[in-house]
Amino acid sequence: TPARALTACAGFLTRLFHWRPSSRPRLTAEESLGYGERAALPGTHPLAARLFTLMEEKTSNLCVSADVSSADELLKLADAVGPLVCALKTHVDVLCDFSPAVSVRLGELARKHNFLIFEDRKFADIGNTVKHQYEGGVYKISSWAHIVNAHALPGPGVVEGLQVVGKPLGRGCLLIAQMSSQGCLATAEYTQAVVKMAEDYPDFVFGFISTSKISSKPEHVHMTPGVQLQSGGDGLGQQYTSPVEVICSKGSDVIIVGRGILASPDRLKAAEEYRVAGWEAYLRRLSAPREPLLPPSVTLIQESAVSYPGEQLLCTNE
Ligand SMILES: O=C(O)c1cc(=O)[nH]c(=O)n1[C@@H]1O[C@H](COP(=O)(O)O)[C@@H](O)[C@H]1O
Repeated sequence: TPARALTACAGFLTRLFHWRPSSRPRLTAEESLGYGERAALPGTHPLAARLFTLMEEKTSNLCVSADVSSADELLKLADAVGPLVCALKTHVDVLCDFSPAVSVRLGELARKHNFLIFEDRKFADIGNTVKHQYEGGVYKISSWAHIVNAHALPGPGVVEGLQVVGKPLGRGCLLIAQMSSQGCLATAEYTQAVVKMAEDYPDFVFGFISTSKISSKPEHVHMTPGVQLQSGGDGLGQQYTSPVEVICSKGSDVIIVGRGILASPDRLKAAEEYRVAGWEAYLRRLSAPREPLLPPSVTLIQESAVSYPGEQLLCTNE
């Protein structure tokens, strides 16, 4: 009746008048998906699906950055922190005694403890050169590293060169879209161009190295370095952010922690602290309220098939 319509209208106007944006961050439908749900999306790269799945199984979004200089130390660290991490990141060219046996043993430990190996090679050359750097040389990175990263600066050729080698092996690549270091030259425009490049190569690029969530696709993995429980830096440009900030506020998926763990007198205890901090931050993010962020909106619904003109009711979504 006109009276009911008027009442509904008045109620709507009152709610609209009192509506204020919530101070709590709200999640979009995509953002409220858990790692396990994102693993199951049809567009998720198989390696990203494997990563999301093992993160859920191990309740860990921690990647330890194993920046050590001897093979023995690397392997001992991998065996110790392996059960706590979703990925172990290496800088293989920092090892003073690399041999092919080291990569074989690292692969065994990755299978034993169910983590992925991420070689932080930061490829940044023309396609033909990165192809050889990835497959050949002393390190033969493509034979043992599940994940590598690359700068997008050279243009799509860098991905195409790496993809020739990595795709048939089921490997995946993260594009470096933002860096944690002070004065990083990546502008917002550059970062968006990197996201576009990732979208153009979904069979090989499955995510980003970034300081925040930059892609709206839940299929993409965001991994963030420069993480410590204490804020600050290292005097050489590194800038640290806390796990809560990275996972909750910035919306990233994986925390990459090096010296926060390596410099601790008890590395295992420190790794467990970071695993718990990262996972609790993730659970906290998931418990954030969902959209709508918009003020109460008006939808017209027909109450009955045969209606009085003007009997459509005003409904609100809050
Ligand atoms: O690609 C990376 O992993 C990376 C990108 C970046 O922007 N900043 C950054 O620190 N890293 C790497 O992440 C690790 C950080 O180490 P800590 O500063 O000791 O935690 C190092 O291995 C860096 O090479």
